[in-house]
Amino acid sequence: MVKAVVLGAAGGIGQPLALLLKANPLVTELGLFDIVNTPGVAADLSHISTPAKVEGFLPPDDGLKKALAGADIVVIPAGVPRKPGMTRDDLFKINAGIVKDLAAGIATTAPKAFVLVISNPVNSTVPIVAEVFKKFGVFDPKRLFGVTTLDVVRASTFVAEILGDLSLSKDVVVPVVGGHSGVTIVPLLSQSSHPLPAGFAKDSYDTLVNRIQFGGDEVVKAKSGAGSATLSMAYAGAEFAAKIIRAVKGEKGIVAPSYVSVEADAAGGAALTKELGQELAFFSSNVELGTDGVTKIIPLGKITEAEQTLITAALPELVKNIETGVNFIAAAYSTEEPRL
Ligand SMILES: NC(=O)c1ccc[n+]([C@@H]2O[C@H](COP(=O)([O-])OP(=O)(O)OC[C@H]3O[C@@H](n4cnc5c(N)ncnc54)[C@H](O)[C@@H]3O)[C@@H](O)[C@H]2O)c1
Ligand SMILES: O=C(O)C[C@H](O)C(=O)O
Repeated sequence: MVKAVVLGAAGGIGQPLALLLKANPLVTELGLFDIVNTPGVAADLSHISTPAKVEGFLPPDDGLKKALAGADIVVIPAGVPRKPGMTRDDLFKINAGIVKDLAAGIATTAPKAFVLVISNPVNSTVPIVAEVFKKFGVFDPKRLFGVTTLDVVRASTFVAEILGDLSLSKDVVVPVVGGHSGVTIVPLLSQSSHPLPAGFAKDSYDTLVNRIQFGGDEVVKAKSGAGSATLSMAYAGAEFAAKIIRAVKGEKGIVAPSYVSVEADAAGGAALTKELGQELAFFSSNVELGTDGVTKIIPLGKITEAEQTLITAALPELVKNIETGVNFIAAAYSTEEPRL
């Protein structure tokens, strides 16, 4: 039995993500929470002939608690998306508070659930969830994940395009490490399962890296004010959630990049810190998944000089983003008691 819950389930990501989770035969219960429209979304999905029992909840009458009761996996795409000209950090003002309150709900109702954070800026919202969980005394670093899968999905697609065969994209695996915004997104193309063509020019490499780092902007621009990536994100979120569920069910050897606490695996985290040459509380790296969440943080391994340059550029930005999230919770709880 697996209960999955989507917080922000009526949104641009939430609805297709809920659809894909409903289509996953391993999900037996699906809880949908949003501040609007979840009864309709739930009624609609509930007619689909797959095992999951679907229920929609709104804030009145303890809706958040009811949605979260018994949750095994909670995915959070709640919050505002970008408009052209905005950075992900511009979303912090609104989304930090939303994520803080939802995290308090999870901490008090489903503290053992695996939590997958999609709401931007991920580099800061994941530390927010961690800090809230610490305040409630329930933080388990093995169970908290920033979803960076869309960067991995994009890298696979763009490399397959360059190789001239999109049918390869489902097999192309490119580790994307660091974080989830601009320069903090670092594709390790030298470790791609499908190498770039021999003699791939330096300027073409730079263009590819830039497209992976700023793929989100491409969609924001094309949607011209109507939001950011939703369908590709729902696909990526469902893929990552499916990996967690398979690992929880006992499948061995599942590896995926995710933005996790370096405390999730002391030895792997220490090895990663040594490679980075700097202490960072969170970093996206390949992680191995097991029944209790992260079993191993897999260090970067051999990278090229160009990739090292990208990592060096990412670090100061990551430090700042993590601090922003941590400081937000310290300030919030200096004037209020942690409570749901
Ligand atoms: N991690 C990633 O790779 C990635 C990719 C795409 C988008 N995002 C982020 O995901 C978030 C959602 O994007 P979207 O396009 O779905 O936005 P959206 O506006 O379409 O949907 C957001 C939903 O959240 C709901 N919501 C707002 N406050 C809430 C609360 N307190 N509790 C529950 N639900 C609440 C809204 O009612 C809405 O239905 C944005 O922050 C966006 O930047 C992340
Ligand atoms: O770009 C955005 O704001 C949304 C998301 O983070 C993305 O990468 O598409």
